[in-house]
Amino acid sequence: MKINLNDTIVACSTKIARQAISIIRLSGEQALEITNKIISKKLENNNKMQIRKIYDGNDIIDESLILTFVNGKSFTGENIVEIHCHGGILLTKKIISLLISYGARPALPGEFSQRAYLNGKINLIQAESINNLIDSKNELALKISAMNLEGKNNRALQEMKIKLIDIISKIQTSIDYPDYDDVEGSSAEEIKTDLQILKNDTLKILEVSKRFNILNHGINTLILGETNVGKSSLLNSLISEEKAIVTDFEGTTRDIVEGQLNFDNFTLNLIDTAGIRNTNDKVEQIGIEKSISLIESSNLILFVINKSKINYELYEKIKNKKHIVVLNKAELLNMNEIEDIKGKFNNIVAVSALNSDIKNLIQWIENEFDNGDLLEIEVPILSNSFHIEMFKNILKLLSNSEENINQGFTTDLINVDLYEILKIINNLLGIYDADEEVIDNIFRKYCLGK
Ligand SMILES: Nc1nc2c(c(=O)[nH]1)N(C=O)[C@@H](CNc1ccc(C(=O)N[C@@H](CCC(=O)O)C(=O)O)cc1)CN2
Ligand SMILES: Nc1nc2c(ncn2[C@@H]2O[C@H](COP(=O)(O)OP(=O)(O)OP(=O)(O)O)[C@@H](O)[C@H]2O)c(=O)[nH]1
Ligand SMILES: [Mg+2]
Repeated sequence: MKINLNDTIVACSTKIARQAISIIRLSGEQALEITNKIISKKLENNNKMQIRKIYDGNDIIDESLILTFVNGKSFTGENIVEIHCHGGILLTKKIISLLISYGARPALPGEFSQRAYLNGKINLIQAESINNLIDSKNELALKISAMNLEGKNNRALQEMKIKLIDIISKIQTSIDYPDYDDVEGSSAEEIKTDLQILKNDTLKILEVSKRFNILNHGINTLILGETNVGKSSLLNSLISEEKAIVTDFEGTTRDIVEGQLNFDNFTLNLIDTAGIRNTNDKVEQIGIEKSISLIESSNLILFVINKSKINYELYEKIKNKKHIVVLNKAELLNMNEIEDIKGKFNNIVAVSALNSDIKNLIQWIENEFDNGDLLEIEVPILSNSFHIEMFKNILKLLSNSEENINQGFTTDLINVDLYEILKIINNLLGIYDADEEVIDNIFRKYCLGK
């Protein structure tokens, strides 16, 4: 659907709920004029907070603080009016309806951010980091999103762009002045070296972005093992909550049970599953198949065993995925027994879910997913799958250029690909208009009022 960006839009930026204050936000040319219809004393044309009574016809319905942003000095770059009214479902809805009746249009989700992007106030990566800031589940995701919002990625992208333009212009000069055959750095070998640097940057961007996205969305952690080894007890112990049913019957858990555990630098999305055994129970069998099918999509597997329950056949299915073997019920074993079992696996910790003695496991997980280095990394970290696709495309174009040089093609052909890369980077920086429909899709998944 084509949206009209000349409309003045309105939405509630806070929840519409019983609460102390609601913030209703208008953005667009007519923001002040429309608001003036529901107050008696006109708003002054400045960037200050003003107090006004709100009217529905002749009836006063509230006294609100109204914040105005004029002359393009606002989040969206348009006139913005924020009405900070008393919270309350009916009152908030009533004020919004009045504003709509005077010509405002209900905003689409993310439309405020979309306008900020289209008016050059933020780039696509910053827009995305606003969304991430709101969705952050752990401290590290919050910090990285804030860094991106502040423009760290912008600088890194600008640097990449400078490197790229440098190569393009060297090639261009050697094309424009063919007799001048020693334009510095324009030999095929030198161009290849320069492209290699860009390729390494791109590979690094894709690698750290993948890591960031896992920590941002949560590490899908499958708790897998035979029946009765204590998988559900382990889930409960990890999330400090009696979420999954625990009994001493084999086959207690049938469907999956999920829990979430936030560390400072990452989040675990824990999935407790049906224990693996041969069974004639139809429901349990479906649960077991589900457990097995989840192996593929998990980022980490906690493979739970007991002294008498070590399923090597099942271990074969997971040993090439990131995993840790968790020897549970360790409080029942002596040192020698524990060491004996530990000798059978590379990655193994001994715990007692029953006694909530799981510190070995927690420590292993913390070491494995530290991620703190992401804060120091200089390259952009991308969180949007569309942006990641754009960079995969850059990688393809770079490899293509490299291949063309190897094949001995002339450098003007290579410049075609390099211009394509420049276009992609400019798009991310918000310099060229990206495809409108794509932009619409990006912003529609934001919160309403954002
Ligand atoms: N009440 C309220 N709180 C909010 C927002 C908002 O819109 N309203 N924000 C929004 O989501 C965030 C703050 N972001 C903002 C970004 C830029 C401008 C702004 O007015 N920029 C102008 C002036 C800059 C200046 O004077 O330094 C500009 O860029 O021209 C305002 C808010 C978070 N908190
Ligand atoms: N001694 C001891 N018993 C434990 C420990 N962890 C769990 N148990 C007991 O083992 C039994 C099975 O625990 P669950 O957590 O239900 O095991 P499960 O692997 O989820 O079993 P299924 O859902 O049937 O596959 C229960 O009686 C638990 O109290 C432990 O660390 N030590
Ligand atoms: Mg269970």
